[in-house]
Parts: sequence; structure tokens; C-alpha cells
Amino acid sequence: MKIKTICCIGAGYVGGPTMAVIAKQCPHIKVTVVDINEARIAAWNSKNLDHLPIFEPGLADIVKQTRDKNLFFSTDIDKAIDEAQMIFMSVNTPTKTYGKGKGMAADLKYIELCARQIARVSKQNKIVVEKSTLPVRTASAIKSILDNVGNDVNFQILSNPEFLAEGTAVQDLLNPDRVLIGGDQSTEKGHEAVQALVDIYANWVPKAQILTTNVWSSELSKLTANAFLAQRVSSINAMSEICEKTGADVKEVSKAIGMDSRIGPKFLNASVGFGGSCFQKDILNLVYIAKTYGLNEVADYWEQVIIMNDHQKNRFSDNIVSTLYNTVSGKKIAFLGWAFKKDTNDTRESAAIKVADNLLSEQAEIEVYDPKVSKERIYADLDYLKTRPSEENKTLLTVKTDPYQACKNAHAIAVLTEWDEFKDYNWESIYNSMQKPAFIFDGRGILDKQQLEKIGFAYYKIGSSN
Ligand SMILES: NC(=O)C1=CN([C@@H]2O[C@H](COP(=O)(O)OP(=O)(O)OC[C@H]3O[C@@H](n4cnc5c(N)ncnc54)[C@H](O)[C@@H]3O)[C@@H](O)[C@H]2O)C=CC1
Ligand SMILES: O=C(O)[C@H]1O[C@H](OP(=O)(O)OP(=O)(O)OC[C@H]2O[C@@H](n3ccc(=O)[nH]c3=O)[C@H](O)[C@@H]2O)[C@H](O)[C@@H](O)[C@@H]1O
Repeated sequence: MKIKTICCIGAGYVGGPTMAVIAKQCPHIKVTVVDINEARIAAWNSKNLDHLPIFEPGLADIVKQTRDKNLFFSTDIDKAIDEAQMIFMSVNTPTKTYGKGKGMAADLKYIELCARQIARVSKQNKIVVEKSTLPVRTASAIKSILDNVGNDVNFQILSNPEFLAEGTAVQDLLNPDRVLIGGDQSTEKGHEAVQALVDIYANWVPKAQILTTNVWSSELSKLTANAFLAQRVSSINAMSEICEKTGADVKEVSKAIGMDSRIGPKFLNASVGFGGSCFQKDILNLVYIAKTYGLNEVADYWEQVIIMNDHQKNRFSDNIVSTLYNTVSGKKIAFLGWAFKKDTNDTRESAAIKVADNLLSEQAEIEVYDPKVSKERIYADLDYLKTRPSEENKTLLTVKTDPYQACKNAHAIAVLTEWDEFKDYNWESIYNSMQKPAFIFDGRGILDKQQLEKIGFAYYKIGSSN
């Protein structure tokens, strides 16, 4: 079956970039991305490409080439479902905040709503693709809804998890390490559906990198990949604390172990803690799944990755307080960075949020500069925690659009995101504008220690005591 029309439900960090790349690589396919969020769709359609809802290097260019040619953004979900031969579900699957599994299980209500809408609208056979990250065996629930609510049309369900990382989404989509497609190949229709999706990716991904598995392996591989990646960060962060006590330097340790080809050099940067919308949510989901099968040791094993990450964030703020003579009350701390990593405007679960919250509880005054994150987003992140009244957050924390202003008169600077531009600042001028002694706490280990110490800074970085 040759696919000519695709609909993607969910115009978020995954749906938007993924469909833009499919549209670019498959000019013969009409791709419509739909969402219930009207503002988001309007932003995707905005004439000024600087106003797209998501910042990703290279994305605006692809949208410019494809939008209104074979890539469309719309709020007319029914129409897009009706027209499409293949429907991607790319809606959010956050951690549940209520009821059974609260704080751990994935909340599947958005996925279920999608499935019900697809079932209600579809009048012809459809291939339904799970793009969202889902607990293993979700496809059976989706199938049950589609088959029981639907108009007697045939639905084939595939799992096609997304492995892109934010900040490098376009590159990851154009040159993926692998594409994973799970489907039921035991039936002719199932086989056809898998092949239809393979054919789409084969327009630009080498066949050897398109992996097909059964649905459950595919669903579970996504959770497993994120768990392994996050575990690496927690492992090196655990080592960073030992380094600080022993005189070892975590950068040197990372390099030394990364040269072992069995370990590999990537994803070994010690940090103030991993953030992002998925690592924590997906591990919690994995822990919940393990618990529901009574696999308590397995659950405890993976939960430790989160416990270590929380510890890393807390010990970063604790270190700031203890170094500043055990009090930050009334002291100004400048935050460089708020996003959970560089080259994205996404702040979900960013370590900066927890570090700021801890310091605000110690009555610090914080001034934040981030090149891509808006003031509204920063306040919304803090208010979401409900630690103190919103007004108090606004009084204690201000957001600057100029990093030099944020650092002026500060007692200390905390580097929370590894934005490249931080390395090139005029650090001498920043030093001169600060209170003395002038402290820097480098939560990403990106600044030049020697240069900063020569200027006069007291420089602290994660994973080193030298
Ligand atoms: N953010 C990332 O880098 C990655 C995310 N994922 C997974 O992809 C999924 C989506 O993640 P994001 O794109 O980050 O989420 P997001 O929150 O940015 O986007 C989801 C969108 O779905 C829309 N939506 C929800 N229910 C809807 C419905 N019934 N009809 C129409 N639209 C609806 C929301 O309005 C929202 O705009 C999640 O399962 C996530 O775990 C996977 C790989 C990478
Ligand atoms: O499912 C998802 O959402 C995605 O989650 C991660 O991607 P992402 O969260 O966008 O970004 P990463 O580059 O993985 O970084 C996650 C966090 O770990 C931190 N990190 C990463 C690497 C490292 O060495 N050290 C470190 O602290 C980053 O700063 C960031 O806060 C995975 O890398 C993607 O493969 C996956 O598709």
C-alpha cells in the first residue's frame, strides 16, 4: 500500500518536527498536523518563522520549504483523520497526577481520547501509529477501543517510538541511528501496514537502519532506551560526588572510561541533573509497570536513577548556600540558563526549576537569563510547584534579557544550562560588576576554570574539587 495522506494528532515537540521532516523527505505525501490547542496551531502557521511554537535548529527552514505545499497545520481534527490513510498519535503522555498510579503511571487519557476520535470518524481502513511513548501493551487497549467503537473498518496498529532529542531534533530525524517499527507481522494486513511505514522512512533512512519487531518489543524498547540513557547520567553524576570528595575530576574520569569501546564516550557529562519531559516520566512509568507485575527489585533498581537525579539537584543548591557562608537570604544569585539543555526553549523538568525553588526557600533573590526561554514560562514553571504564592515568586525572581544585567551586583552566578554563548562572555567585565568575593557554580562544567580564577572568581564545578 502506498501512503499518500498522513494525519498526525498532536503538534508538539515530537509531532511538529517529525511531520515536518516526513513532509520534506516525502513530497508525494500530504501531511496534516492537528491539535486541539488553537494557539499552538496558529503559531505553527505564523508568517514570521521566528514565532513557531518550538525552537529547534534547522526546523524553521524545513517548515518554510514545506508548509502549505504538502505540510499543513490545522485544528480540524475530524477532517484530517477522515482524509488520512495513516494516523500518527503524538499526544502527550504525562505522569498521572491523580488516582491509581498517581505520580508514577503514564496518564493515557489523551491517547484514549485520540483513539475514540479516530474510531468515531473513520469510514475507511486506517493504519494507526503510536508515536507517543507508551507503556508496554498499550496497543492492545487502543485496538480494543478502535474495534469496539469504530464503524467496522479495519485498523492496523503500529508502534513507532520517537528517539529524537530536543535541540538536535532535525538532525536526529534526518539521520536517525535507527527507526523502530513494531507491528503484527503474522497477518497479511499487519505485514502490509508495517511495510507501508517502512516505505515512508525508506525515502531517506537506509533500510538496514529500519528495524521491525513485534509491537510489545517496540513499545518497551522506547522506555528501555530512555531508562538506559538517564541511568548513564545518574551514574556519572554519582561519580561526580565521589570526585568532589577525593580530588578526582569527573571530566577526566568520563574521558578515561568513555575510551573503552564497550562503554563509549557519549552521554557521560556530569551535570546539575537531567531534565526534559521524558526521562523522569518514562522511568517512573517503567517502575510502575514493574511494580504492577510484582517485580519489586526491578522497580527499586530503576527508581534509584530518579533518586540520584533529585539528589544531584538538591546538592547543587545546598553547595551554593553552604559556600555563601551558610546563608543566601537577601543575596542575589544570577542564573545563566533555565532550559533543560541547550538549543531548546523547553523547560520541562529542568534542573533550574528545582534549584531556583530551593534557593528561593532560603530567601535568595534570583535573576535569570536564558537566551530562549520567556519570562512567562519561567514564572509558570515556578508557580506550578506551588511552594509559595505566585506574587512571592515574582518578587524574589526577576528575568533579564541581558546576561550582563542579570549578573550585575550578584553574589554568585549559577550556570544551569550549557548554552554555548556563556563561554564567550566578557567574564572580566562580569567580575567587575559583581559583589566580592564573586562566586561561580558551574552546573555544566562548561566554563574555563583557569581563566575565571585568574580574573578573581571563586569557581566551583560539578565533579571537581580542584
Ligand atoms: N519531547 C520529546 O523530545 C519527545 C517526546 N516523546 C513522546 O512523544 C509524546 C508527545 O510529546 P511532546 O511532543 O513533547 O508533547 P507536547 O505536549 O509538546 O505535545 C502534545 C500535543 O498533543 C496535543 N493533544 C493532546 N490531546 C489531544 C487530542 N485529543 N487531540 C489533538 N491534540 C491533542 C496537545 O495539545 C499538545 O499540543 C509523548 O508521549 C512523549 O513522551 C518521544 C520522544 C521525544
Ligand atoms: O523520549 C524523549 O523525550 C527523548 O529523551 C531524550 O532526549 P531529550 O530529553 O530531548 O535530551 P537529552 O539530550 O537526552 O538530555 C536529557 C537531559 O540529560 C542531560 N544530560 C544529557 C547527557 C549528559 O551526558 N549529561 C546530562 O546531564 C541533559 O542536559 C538534559 O537535561 C533522549 O535522548 C531521546 O532519545 C528521547 O527521544
